[in-house]
Amino acid sequence: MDKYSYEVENMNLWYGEHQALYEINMKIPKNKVTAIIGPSGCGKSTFLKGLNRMVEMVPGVKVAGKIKYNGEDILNPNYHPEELRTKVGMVFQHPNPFPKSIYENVAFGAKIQGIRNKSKLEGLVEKSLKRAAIWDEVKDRLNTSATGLSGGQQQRICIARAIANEPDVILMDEPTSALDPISTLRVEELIQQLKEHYTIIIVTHNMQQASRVSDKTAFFLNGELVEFDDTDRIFSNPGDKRTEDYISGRFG
Ligand SMILES: Nc1ncnc2c1ncn2[C@@H]1O[C@H](COP(=O)(O)OP(=O)(O)OP(=O)(O)O)[C@@H](O)[C@H]1O
Repeated sequence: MDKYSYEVENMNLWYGEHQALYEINMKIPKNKVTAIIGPSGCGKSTFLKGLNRMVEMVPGVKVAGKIKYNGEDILNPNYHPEELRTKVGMVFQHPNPFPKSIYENVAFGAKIQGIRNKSKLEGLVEKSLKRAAIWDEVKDRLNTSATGLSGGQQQRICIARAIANEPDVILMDEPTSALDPISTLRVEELIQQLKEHYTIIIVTHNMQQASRVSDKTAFFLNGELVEFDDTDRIFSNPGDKRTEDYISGRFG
């Protein structure tokens, strides 16, 4: 089995004329949490959305280099991106459950794939909600609307919805920035548990969060990957002066 979920080689990305990423090289290990940090506008979200090719929804985007996902270059014209839709899940900054019941939210992907067997769907919903650490809170109200839950609960429903597709990678774009401190803590604890089953890549503005939840940290600045190393090292003894300045709050 490959050691890495992603091996990114010489990735460059342009929005029209504007280059947003420069020569990114990064190997993202399996079953670990990798945090992407850096000041606003440095390219964190762009990089993340490159990993599932979502960035290509923006008109005029050009991506060059290689992005190997489980050893296969997803930028190769012969690659079928359908695999990415199920195998690489994504959780966004603002919880975005569908205006449907909790059950329907989590069963959604499986139903689209044609699974109709009731006990199979129920099993999947229960397993996904348990893994997302929200089963106990919602098990008696699965048929009520997901939009009636608190923001933190909604975000865990969105994580359960991603899990139900049986991904191997979960991308998270500032998943706690809209949550209160207690909900944030719960999601952080959850992230730590999830890496047993999934590779997690999380963009965060919050350096404490990166140091609490991640094994590896990548520091981006002006579209470049300045440093990528073990989180402990990045926060205790970074190799680059710019990383040190950023983590000590001298800019950004
Ligand atoms: N859809 C877009 N069209 C054109 N330029 C874009 C688009 N999205 C981002 N950019 C530009 O690409 C650069 C990187 O943006 P990106 O959103 O990836 O940064 P970020 O580090 O995630 O920022 P933030 O922390 O503020 O979310 C910025 O210069 C931004 O203006």
